Amino acid sequence: LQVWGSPDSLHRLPVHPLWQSPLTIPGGTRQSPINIQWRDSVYDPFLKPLKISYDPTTCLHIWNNGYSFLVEFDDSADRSIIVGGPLENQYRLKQFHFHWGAINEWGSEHTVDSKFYPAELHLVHWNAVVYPTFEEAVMEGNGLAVIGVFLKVNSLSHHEGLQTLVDALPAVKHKFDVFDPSCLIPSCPDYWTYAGSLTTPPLTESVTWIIKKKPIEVDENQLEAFRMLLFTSDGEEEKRMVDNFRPLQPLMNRTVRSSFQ
Ligand SMILES: NS(=O)(=O)c1ccc(S(=O)(=O)NCc2cccs2)s1
Ligand SMILES: [Zn+2]
Repeated sequence: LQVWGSPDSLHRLPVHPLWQSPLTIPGGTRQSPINIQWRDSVYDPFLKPLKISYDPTTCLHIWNNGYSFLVEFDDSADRSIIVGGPLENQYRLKQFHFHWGAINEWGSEHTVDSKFYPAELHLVHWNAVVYPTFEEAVMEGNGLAVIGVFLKVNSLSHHEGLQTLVDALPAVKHKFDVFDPSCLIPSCPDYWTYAGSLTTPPLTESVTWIIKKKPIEVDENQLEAFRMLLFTSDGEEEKRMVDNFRPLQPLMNRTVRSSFQ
């Protein structure tokens, strides 16, 4: 396992129970997450800007699924979609969720030049143009598109949009009225993109990853609220929901492209 961080935090990265079993896809050639080596990424001038149009009223509810908390959207029509970027079709927003660490030294799934961020947001979309259901899209190479956004802690920057989610966490089984997740995506258009996989079971190699170069900034209390969630259900011995990120996977025969020079 990588050892990273300032000398006083030379802990070994936790291997979370979720990942202790050899959770690799036999013969997997495009697994996620990966380390993005900035200088090895290749600028592709043909990459288009990513166009994001979300309808906040498609927001359904927030819930704890045992490895993260996720906010689900009504994906029965093309109301919250992304198009452009590296994508051939438009993709429908299905849900978003986060991965985070027990401390700010780690928590993201992807790393940039071997640097972890304290957390990473994933907005999961599926190709409803080509596939009839999300479950079928999950099994196909061009079935999913996930936007990854890094979270950085800056005690002076309280993130208004994130606070709406944080306020709902204590209840977690929480009905939302409206929430527009584009408020969680940095306005800077720059991104990296590569062909990868889901980072939790079924780990299918069906994801076009779009990783935003700029992180969003949140404050410590907001991240602490994530760490108050539990992996365990009522009545079980409490296990804090932290370190729910998959170990880095080999790049193998892949190139990471950048939309910026
Ligand atoms: N961390 S990540 O963004 O790579 C994701 C992991 C799992 C995701 S899912 O929403 O597609 N659920 C998986 C499935 C549900 C039903 C059939 S497969 S997204
Ligand atoms: Zn994820």
